[in-house]
Amino acid sequence: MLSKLANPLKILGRSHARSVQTISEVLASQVPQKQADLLALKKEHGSKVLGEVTVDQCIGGARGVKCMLWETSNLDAEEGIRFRGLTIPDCQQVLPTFKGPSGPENGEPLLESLFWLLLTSEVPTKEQVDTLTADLHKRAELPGHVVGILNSLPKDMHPMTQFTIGLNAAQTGSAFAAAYQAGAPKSSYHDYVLEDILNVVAQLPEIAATIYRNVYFDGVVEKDTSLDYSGNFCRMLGYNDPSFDELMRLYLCIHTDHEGGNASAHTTHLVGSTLSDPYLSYAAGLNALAGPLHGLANQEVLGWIQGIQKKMAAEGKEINAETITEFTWDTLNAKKVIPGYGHAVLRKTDPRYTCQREFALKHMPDDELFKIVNTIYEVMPGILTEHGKTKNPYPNVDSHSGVLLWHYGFTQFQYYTVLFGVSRAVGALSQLYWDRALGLPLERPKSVTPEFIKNFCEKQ
Ligand SMILES: CC(=O)SCCNC(=O)CCNC(=O)[C@H](O)C(C)(C)COP(=O)(O)OP(=O)(O)OC[C@H]1O[C@@H](n2cnc3c(N)ncnc32)[C@H](O)[C@@H]1OP(=O)(O)O
Ligand SMILES: O=C([O-])CC(=O)C(=O)O
Repeated sequence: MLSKLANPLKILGRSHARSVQTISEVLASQVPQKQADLLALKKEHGSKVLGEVTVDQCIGGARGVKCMLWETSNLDAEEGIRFRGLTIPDCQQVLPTFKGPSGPENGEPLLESLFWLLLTSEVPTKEQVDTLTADLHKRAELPGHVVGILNSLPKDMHPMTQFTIGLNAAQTGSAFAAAYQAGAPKSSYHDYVLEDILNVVAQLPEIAATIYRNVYFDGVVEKDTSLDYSGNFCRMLGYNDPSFDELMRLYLCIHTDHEGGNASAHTTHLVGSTLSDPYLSYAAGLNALAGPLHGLANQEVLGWIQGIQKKMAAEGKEINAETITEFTWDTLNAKKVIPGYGHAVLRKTDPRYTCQREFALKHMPDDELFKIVNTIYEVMPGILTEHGKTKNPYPNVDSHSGVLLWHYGFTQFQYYTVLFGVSRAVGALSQLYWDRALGLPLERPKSVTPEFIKNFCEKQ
């Protein structure tokens, strides 16, 4: 079914003279039913209670408080993430993979196939994924002023700061912001938002690659649009190795979404609820991702491992279980966190850690840094348990990602969170589409003062 637009303000979508349905067409056909389903859910269960909020939860960062609708993924404390009901191994089994001459037999899923799944809740065919790849390539061109701004930034500005500046600058192209100003009705918002979401996802690799090439190399970004999104991104970064392309496919897929409560997704959702457009909403999400307790932890992990290497080299010691234990206690006694360990929800090893470990076992079993990461994994849960503070002594995604990149010569670890940011757009913005399609309101929870809590509790 073709997208029926209530509003002639702008031409949306692209016309396709072929039988394969595009993502815009699939979504347009899903919206009426989903709107009806949500209305029915509210009508039938709107006044039921989902849980209570304790004072500890109110003061303690709202852990476990169920107060946000998020449909693209769900996180179980023991099992980890499911994308539209599919675990990471499920996705590796059913989602289309790269099929070019350099593609391996059992490759990693294409980022575009996960994007399709997250947006539509359907497993796409390879033909459908190909339409999305081609569409994203067509939308990827950056406005000239964005490149100019990126080129003018100081090389020592953190890559994440440059990334949010680049995305904010690209906001001049927002179809939603323009349509809103021109008086578009609420019933059409999601059509413009989808246009922006596809453009943002398409443009992020070029913003990211321009930063990488500017800061560490010659500023030249070369493309290969005969490849998929991830493969082309690798070429833009300056890497030309089919094995690295596979890593990037895996990396970009597993970092996309982690239900709604994580800081980057939640921020995108919150800012989007004010009807800020997808560029501004996701730029805000990127600022949240740039924090060391969230996405920046992958940079911190590499820094921490280098700290071990430096110390042991200076003391003439080997890096082994004993010296890692010693270094860990030094960190903990200095009242610092061990980056890459612990989680606000997970209580087991993150399956995103596990699949990266499997990738390493397959592609780089003898890598020195991988061996160190493995030894850390052997000793850390015991140490953190003995330390007695963290509720989850196991590794999260950030504990492993940098080591894989390093193996391929991608050693500029201050940049790693930018890669995470390219990926997280796909999850956070897929949900943003449904936020607007379902007409979700401004998010505005109630805050309370300490006096209120005291008086309220004393009266109980
Ligand atoms: C993509 C991602 O965002 S994944 C997470 C990436 N972040 C990191 O890896 C940073 C290290 N980890 C942490 O700081 C935490 O585990 C977080 C931020 C991820 C989760 O925080 P919380 O939900 O508050 O964890 P938790 O309830 O277990 O914290 C209890 C205590 O243990 C401490 N703790 C938690 N994890 C660790 C850790 N890795 N090392 C040392 N102490 C820790 C907390 O700082 C807290 O101490 P406090 O009582 O003095 O404030
Ligand atoms: O879920 C969280 O709070 C943090 C996380 O792992 C992510 O956002 O990927």
